[in-house]
Amino acid sequence: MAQDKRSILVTGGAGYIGSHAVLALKDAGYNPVVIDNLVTGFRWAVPDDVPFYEGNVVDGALIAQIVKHENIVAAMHFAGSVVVPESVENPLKYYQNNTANSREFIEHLIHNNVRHLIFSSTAATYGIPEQMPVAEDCPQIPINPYGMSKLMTEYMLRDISAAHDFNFCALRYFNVAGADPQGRSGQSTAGATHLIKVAVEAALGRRDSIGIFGTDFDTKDGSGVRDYIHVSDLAQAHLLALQALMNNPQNSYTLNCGYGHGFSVIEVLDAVDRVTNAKLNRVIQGRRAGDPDALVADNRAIMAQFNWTPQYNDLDIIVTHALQWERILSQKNMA
Ligand SMILES: NC(=O)c1ccc[n+]([C@@H]2O[C@H](COP(=O)([O-])OP(=O)(O)OC[C@H]3O[C@@H](n4cnc5c(N)ncnc54)[C@H](O)[C@@H]3O)[C@@H](O)[C@H]2O)c1
Ligand SMILES: O=c1ccn([C@@H]2O[C@H](COP(=O)(O)OP(=O)(O)O[C@H]3O[C@H](CO)[C@@H](O)[C@H](O)[C@H]3O)[C@@H](O)[C@H]2O)c(=O)[nH]1
Repeated sequence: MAQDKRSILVTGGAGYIGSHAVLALKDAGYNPVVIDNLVTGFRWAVPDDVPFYEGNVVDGALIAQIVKHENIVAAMHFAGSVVVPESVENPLKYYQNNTANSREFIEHLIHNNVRHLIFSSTAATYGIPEQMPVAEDCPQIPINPYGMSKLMTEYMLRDISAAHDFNFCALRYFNVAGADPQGRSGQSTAGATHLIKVAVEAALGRRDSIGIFGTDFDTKDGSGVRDYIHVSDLAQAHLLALQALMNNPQNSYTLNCGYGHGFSVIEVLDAVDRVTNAKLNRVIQGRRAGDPDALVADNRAIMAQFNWTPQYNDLDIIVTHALQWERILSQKNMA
């Protein structure tokens, strides 16, 4: 299987999701190669035997050197800026890093004859969907610059693939959570705002309490509902996308990545209590600006097209792995 030995460039491979993609690629016999400027990533998140290049995806000379030296045939583009409220305060940063820098990176790929790209898009491109679960052809009306910066890159990819010998898969992630089951990586960003990450920090006593941002949503218990997807299942979806792109060079894909069912904030906190056999200190707070009531993926397309079969579709498992990583991380931080 010569194909399994091909070298794949992973931008943002020192970050949360990218580092799990690197592990999945390695486990499947590919040769991942990482470029990351370490703005939010960690050098230690990349295994020692994976080639690592510190730099920005816009650096054309560096990309050319990597593609040639490492024999790159495809890329996974995780590098980006990811904090929604920050995108509202500083939209220029998001249109620069997620849109303009992606354009430059894609141009470097085209110039260096790299013909396949998997792009990290987001459910935030839908805004506040009228229909739930939300399917890929639902209107995309982002309500923040983060979502818009990603949607613009989806549009660019569509046009570029029509004009060049190049295909892409845009994966629209829903709420990514959990950590590598073997404890090799996890979410490590300090001051993270993601619910499950914050909740396990609180469970381990690193925060005094956990806020519930609103109990008056139009949901089963009034708290916000999201579709939480285990990061390792998401990494597997990237492997399937890679195979599809290489096997079908005429096809491009845009697919939701979620399990197709949602949990409320209260249900998530109940799961943390169950797993830790303790009680979180919950504080009911007001709504966070721009939070939709519910966001749940219609995932039939990825199931049908890639035969994606998630292994960790269980909230308690996601929480267990997040908690396991949080313990490992505190040892790393103390070392
Ligand atoms: N975490 C989520 O729930 C979620 C949901 C939807 C989409 N996404 C997307 O997935 C991707 C990965 O997100 P994450 O949660 O792993 O974030 P992260 O911050 O952990 O990872 C991003 C990585 O990219 C690197 N980076 C950023 N800009 C760069 C640049 N210009 N050149 C080189 N490296 C650069 C950072 O140092 C970091 O290692 C992002 O594009 C994000 O928008 C994440
Ligand atoms: O301390 C907290 C943190 C979050 N929430 C709530 O928990 C839910 C999930 O919030 P969060 O984990 O911050 O994720 P989202 O705001 O849903 O956004 C995530 O999921 C989107 C896709 O669905 C991605 O586009 C974003 O990048 C990613 O941050 C929401 O109802 C929040 O209001 C709380 O109640 N308390």
